[in-house]
Amino acid sequence: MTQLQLSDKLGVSDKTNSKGSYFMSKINTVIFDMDGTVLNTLDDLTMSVNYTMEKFGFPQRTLDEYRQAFGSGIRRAIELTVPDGTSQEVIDEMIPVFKEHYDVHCLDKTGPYVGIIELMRELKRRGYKMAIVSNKIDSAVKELNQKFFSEVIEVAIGEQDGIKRKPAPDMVVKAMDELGSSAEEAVYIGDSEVDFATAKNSSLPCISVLWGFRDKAYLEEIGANIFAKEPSDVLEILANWN
Ligand SMILES: O=C(O)COP(=O)(O)O
Repeated sequence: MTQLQLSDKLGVSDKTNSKGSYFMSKINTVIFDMDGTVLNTLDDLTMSVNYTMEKFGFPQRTLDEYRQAFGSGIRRAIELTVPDGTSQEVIDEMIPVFKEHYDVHCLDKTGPYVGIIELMRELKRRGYKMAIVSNKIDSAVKELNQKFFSEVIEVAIGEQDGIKRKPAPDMVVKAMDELGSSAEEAVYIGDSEVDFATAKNSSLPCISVLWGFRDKAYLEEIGANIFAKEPSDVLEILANWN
């Protein structure tokens, strides 16, 4: 779909409805989560964790089981996946095995969700600054950003030593610093409870997407209340606020 068709479909060009009282100033910055929000990474993650499980003699899991396990980074996903009683030492050994496999295979089946690139291009055209903040390994985040979003995303930050991962606000704060934005000007977009908590901890409103790794009933249970059913809904939500 072209940018023009996208704008037409949404009828967004002249939307100037007032935003809710929560928002004190114009939103000009969008911080995206990566897995389950801009990229469907589930097949490649499943393959690499299953490879690691097999190497350590543990049972493999299904894609749906991994869907629930991801959100807090690879260590947590492995902790949730290994048999009860597996020691932290064994998990320490599993992480580099996963990383080595995932580094080679993170692009096998991974790609942007339908409509994401169009959304980002339209946001850029409208002057929004954008970043990706993810709990996945920083090297993979940078590689995937470079591959899919380099024309539109200025800042991409993943899990790395010396900075607390989500739901701590630290990576979001770092991204906003790099973009030159303040919390009052930014919105966070993610698919999980970790993202919702991250937005809250960073004092940002959260748009929860419904195409990712969690379902709506669950997101409602944890308190999410602004939903995008498809990427183009984000434009409509932002237009209403601004
Ligand atoms: O790797 C994970 O567990 C989650 O990554 P995300 O923060 O991009 O959703």
